[in-house]
Amino acid sequence: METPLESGRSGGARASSAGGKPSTPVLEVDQVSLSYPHGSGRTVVLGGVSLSVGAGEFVSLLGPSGSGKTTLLGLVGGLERPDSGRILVAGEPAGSRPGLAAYMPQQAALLPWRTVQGNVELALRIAGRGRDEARRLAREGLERLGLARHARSYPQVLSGGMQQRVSFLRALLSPQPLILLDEPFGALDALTRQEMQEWLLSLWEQDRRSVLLVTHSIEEALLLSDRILVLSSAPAAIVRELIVPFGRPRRRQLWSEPAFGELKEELYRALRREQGGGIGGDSA
Ligand SMILES: Nc1ncnc2c1ncn2[C@@H]1O[C@H](COP(=O)(O)OP(=O)(O)OP(=O)(O)O)[C@@H](O)[C@H]1O
Repeated sequence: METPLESGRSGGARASSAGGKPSTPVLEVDQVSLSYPHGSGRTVVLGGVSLSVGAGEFVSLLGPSGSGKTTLLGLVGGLERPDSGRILVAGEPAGSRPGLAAYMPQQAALLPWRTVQGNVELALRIAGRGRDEARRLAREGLERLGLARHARSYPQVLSGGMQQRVSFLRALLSPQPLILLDEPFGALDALTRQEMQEWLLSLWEQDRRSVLLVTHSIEEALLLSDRILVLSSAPAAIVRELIVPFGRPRRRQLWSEPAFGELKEELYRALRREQGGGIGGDSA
């Protein structure tokens, strides 16, 4: 237990890093609102969301289904513009130029006609690396991730977990200061999901990047994050912030500690409140 637990309503944008120390935010979301046309009117999905992610900080977003988590990630990725408010990625407005943030979706979107190595290389080439450098970085990355023997395979012959590793490697090798992960393990079976969480944890702890993770799993958020933000049901706002008090490096054994169980219960209750009592159990 290295840092104090901080919880409660948190409205304004703030910058904090692992352990709660202030740092330059890599992501600043300030009072962002978004609505969609609905019938003759509009439905407000995001109702003034403010959050920040510091340099090298791992932040998770939990929220009821349909609360706008993916929508928020899309705004940060510049896929859409908010009705009002401001989003800055490394000081630049989101969407002002392509590729400000790296994005890893729930299903690995690998090109089926390129080998694993070719998929990673292409991402590096698009990010502006030269051919030889891209080849070298892809090869080194695949080796580091234990995927070297699959370098010449095509994605469709890999398991879902392997494909997600390649997808994450692409995000990790990209030069963007911020990585957006949208339920990256949501489609995997429980065991593979646990393996992937441990794998991501050890990799991220070696190579700390700023991450904003959307997940439905309270345990996943607690295991991986420096900070957890809970979104309310629509119109979404941040209703809870939890600074995760566990030191690093972390191991899965954390799950069996009483403090882990207590925080899990606390987050579960917060989510239930937002869900109106109807949320199911945690999946992994
Ligand atoms: N293009 C769109 N047009 C209209 N409504 C949309 C559009 N995109 C999202 N929505 C609505 O916005 C709300 C938030 O959707 P979003 O997918 O962001 O939620 P979420 O929190 O990621 O959900 P889940 O946890 O189930 O993945 C939903 O009610 C959805 O129907």
